[in-house]
Amino acid sequence: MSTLTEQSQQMNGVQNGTRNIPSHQEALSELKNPSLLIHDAFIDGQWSKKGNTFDVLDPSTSTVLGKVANCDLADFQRAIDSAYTAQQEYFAATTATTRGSLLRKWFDLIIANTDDLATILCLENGKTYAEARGEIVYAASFVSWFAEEATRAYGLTIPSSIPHTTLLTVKEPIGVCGIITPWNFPAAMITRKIAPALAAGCAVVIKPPSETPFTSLALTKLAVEAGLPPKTIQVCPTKDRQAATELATNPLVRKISFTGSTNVGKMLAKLAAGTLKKVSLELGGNAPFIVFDDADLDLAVEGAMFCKFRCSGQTCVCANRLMVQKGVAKEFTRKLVEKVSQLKTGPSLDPSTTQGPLVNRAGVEKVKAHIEDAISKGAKIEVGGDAVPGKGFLFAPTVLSSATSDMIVANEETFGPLAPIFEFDTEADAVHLANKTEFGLAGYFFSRDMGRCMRVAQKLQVGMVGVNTGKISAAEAPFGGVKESGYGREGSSYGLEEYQVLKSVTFGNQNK
Ligand SMILES: NC(=O)c1ccc[n+]([C@@H]2O[C@H](COP(=O)([O-])OP(=O)(O)OC[C@H]3O[C@@H](n4cnc5c(N)ncnc54)[C@H](O)[C@@H]3O)[C@@H](O)[C@H]2O)c1
Ligand SMILES: O=CCCC(=O)O
Repeated sequence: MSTLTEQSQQMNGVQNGTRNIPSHQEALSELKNPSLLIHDAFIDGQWSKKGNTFDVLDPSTSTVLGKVANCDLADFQRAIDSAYTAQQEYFAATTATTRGSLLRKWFDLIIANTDDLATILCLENGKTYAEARGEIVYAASFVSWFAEEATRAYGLTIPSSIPHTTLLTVKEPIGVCGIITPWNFPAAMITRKIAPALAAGCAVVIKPPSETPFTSLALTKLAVEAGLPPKTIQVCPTKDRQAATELATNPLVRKISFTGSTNVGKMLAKLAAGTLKKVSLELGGNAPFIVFDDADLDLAVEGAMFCKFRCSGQTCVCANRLMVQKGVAKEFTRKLVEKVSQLKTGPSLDPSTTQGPLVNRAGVEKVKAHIEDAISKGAKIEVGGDAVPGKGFLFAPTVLSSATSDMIVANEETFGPLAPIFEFDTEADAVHLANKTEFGLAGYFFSRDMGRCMRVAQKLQVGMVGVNTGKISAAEAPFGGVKESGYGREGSSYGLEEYQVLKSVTFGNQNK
């Protein structure tokens, strides 16, 4: 596996320092398909300008990247009403095969526009251009996956106990789906939700993250170009969170799919309970990353580098607590520090950057607060430790040793480039510590002992486990958590069911 630095350089096709870094204005003026940069909402099949707009920042410079429509309650209501009618027409007019082939065309357009989509994504999110390209391909993989799954929504025939009847089941679209997504994966979190929804025959109303609305608008334009009925995808960017909660309360919306913080997820679930909507929640994590003394330490370091520092540490499956068995703690720390020292923070468009900025000032302040708290309780900075001076929201990749369970880093997800190392004695201690959190999204561990691998994989209270790998995300892998990390599964063969209802049909036998 190549390092983050190598990946960044390979994807950009340049070496450190041999290319001028374009400003965001220059990068946007060089889009091959400038029509992908859209500032309007998409409601009732029309691009809708709004007098009221809000600013989207470029996190590399903290300057305004562009303005986007700021939708209000009436916009959400109009979008939901329009989607309600469109969904019924869409499902009536299409077979699963047709929906699959529309999604396949959308996939082709996303891939054909990878460069432009990656530019827009990296400018609004701050991840490097190489990572942004990787995300576009990852996002597209959900579209091709669900293009296939559309045709596999099998029902059952069930031997009926009622004389002279035949019983069968069919899977039907649930209806209008409210989609609320976060800024850390501006493309993949949209496609992981709306590709299965559209495959099932649903219509969607999307509230994209206010930090990164442009990628979702560009993806929507391509979906419509692919032939998906325009009114089945409505996009309402907004800063007005109250207006967005309409998605959780309006009776015409039958499903809410949310990815983001646990507090907002809980609030939306409570609101959705008012009309008993089906809900999927993919919430915060506090992932343990355990290195046992029999682990391949180089492999463990490689895994930690990927799963801690991807998107500058802003992923929900990010290793939050690096737990290392005492006998190998020094060696693991040394090897990790060596790799982390090679990372380079900088603007997202600089080809030599491996760590782009955090999404906003609040993200920087959160990492700072976690470090200050840890230091005050006895942790030691091995590398990094502070924000990088300048206008962008940059933070130096940081490793802390001597972390303990009374520190904030043990209990809250940092969502930034901070790797705190906790030491433990025994396997039982590691499992106990790993599970000592209300969260349960992902967990990772490294060991060469097969028996231990089976035991620990079973004992970790999480929805997803990486054994001797830091890479667990793929379209075919069920994605989701347990405990307060939420419920529901995205991607995989289970992801489609989240957008379907099972109907049973009992036929009386007329020849009796
Ligand atoms: N699970 C994840 O992938 C994920 C993603 C982003 C953030 N987070 C966690 O959440 C923390 C805060 O980040 P954040 O503020 O962007 O997350 P958030 O939960 O506030 O935002 C996620 C999405 O929900 C929307 N939202 C927020 N309040 C809403 C409301 N009342 N009604 C309707 N929509 C609403 C946001 O605009 C965004 O689109 C992060 O530090 C991180 O710990 C997790
Ligand atoms: O951060 C949330 C999603 C991350 C992923 O899909 O790997």
